[in-house]
Amino acid sequence: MANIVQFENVGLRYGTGTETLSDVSFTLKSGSFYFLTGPSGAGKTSLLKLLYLAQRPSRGVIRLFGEDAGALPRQRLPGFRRRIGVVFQDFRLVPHLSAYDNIALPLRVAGVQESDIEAPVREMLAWVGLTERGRARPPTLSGGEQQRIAIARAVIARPELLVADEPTGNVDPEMAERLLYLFESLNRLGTTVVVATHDFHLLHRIPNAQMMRIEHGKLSDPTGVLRNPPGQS
Ligand SMILES: Nc1ncnc2c1ncn2[C@@H]1O[C@H](COP(=O)(O)OP(=O)(O)OP(=O)(O)O)[C@@H](O)[C@H]1O
Repeated sequence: MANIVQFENVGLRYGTGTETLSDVSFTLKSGSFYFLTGPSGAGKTSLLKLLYLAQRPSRGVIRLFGEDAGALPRQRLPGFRRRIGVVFQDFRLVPHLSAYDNIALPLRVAGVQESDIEAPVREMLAWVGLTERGRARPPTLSGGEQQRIAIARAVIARPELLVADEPTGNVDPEMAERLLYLFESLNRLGTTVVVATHDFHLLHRIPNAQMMRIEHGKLSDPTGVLRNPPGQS
């Protein structure tokens, strides 16, 4: 399997403080499923931000889709970002657009014809159990509903890499399982998935998932060797 992501001795420092991430080295294989765990404040969101190119590292090299992300010309960044689906911890839905239009956004940005948009958006609404809420605007939806719309938006364009930050934090256990199943289905179609979660229950739900654990800004295994979650062979 090809490497889709490679971190080499990556460090991240916000401002002039101490490093939030230090000496982070690992490789993610294309088509695999990864969980990122670790205590609150360990640096999970920061690591994901580096992955989806919202943040540049202070040192080290990040290779994405086989290219040095730090050497990418600015004009190639939007095209690169379109290959990555992101579920943000705070959803980041567009408040004045309906749930339907939020989900349709990545297809419209990619230039998909309007006639080819309705069916996949309806399918995604059904997947996340919100068929009846397509016309609602985000501020009128519950936190869990907004999270499900955010997930539908992140996966609708079948990204090569899906990055999700605590994607089940606001939903009940039954919906968490359903959303995880959605990620798993996408992974079976070839998308590489990285899910940051505190929910140890979820770690056992994906056969062959691998786990990265981060503590105090460093990977627990600094060699970058990733392991299956406890309980999996
Ligand atoms: N933009 C920023 N500027 C300065 N410090 C930051 C910034 N973002 C995060 N930090 C700090 O970096 C550290 C790691 O934060 P991060 O959000 O990556 O942790 P996390 O593991 O995702 O935590 P949680 O599980 O609570 O979301 C924290 O000490 C945080 O205060």
